[in-house]
Amino acid sequence: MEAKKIGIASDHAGYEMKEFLIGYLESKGYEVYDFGAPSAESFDYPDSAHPLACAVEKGELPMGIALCGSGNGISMTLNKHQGIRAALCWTPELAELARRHNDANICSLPARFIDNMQAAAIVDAYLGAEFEGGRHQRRIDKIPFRGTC
Ligand SMILES: O=C(CO)[C@H](O)[C@H](O)[C@H](O)COP(=O)(O)O
Repeated sequence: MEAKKIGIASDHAGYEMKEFLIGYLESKGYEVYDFGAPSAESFDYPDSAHPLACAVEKGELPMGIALCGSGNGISMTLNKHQGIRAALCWTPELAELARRHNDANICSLPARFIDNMQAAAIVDAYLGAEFEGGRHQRRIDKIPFRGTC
């Protein structure tokens, strides 16, 4: 069976957790594409977030995991891409809802506020859930802003 693909990106604050999650995901049979950071040295989250977002937008990867200290900076960057729905998740329940209701194609984690075991549980919940469609699809279709303010 072909390996399931997933992308992962972080800044320096998320680097150690990213490395842990790469091993965790590989142990579960995922082929993991690492967009950086390359080390725990200071690294700006847009430099890994944009390449991950482009890979997901282009359909090269079905989904991704993103980490920075709070999860906010990398989420903001990812969500500048029209095809990205990045959800900041700090509990498994939020991660499950991000898939079921928001069809989130990237799960963002606040690396300085959770530990590795929590991160693994959040990722498991995210990957294990399915989008429900229906009324949620209608709302997602309205997210891109096409009007004038
Ligand atoms: O962008 C962020 C805030 O939304 C991230 O938490 C960063 O990881 C954080 O700002 C990095 O801070 P540092 O003082 O440069 O380590």
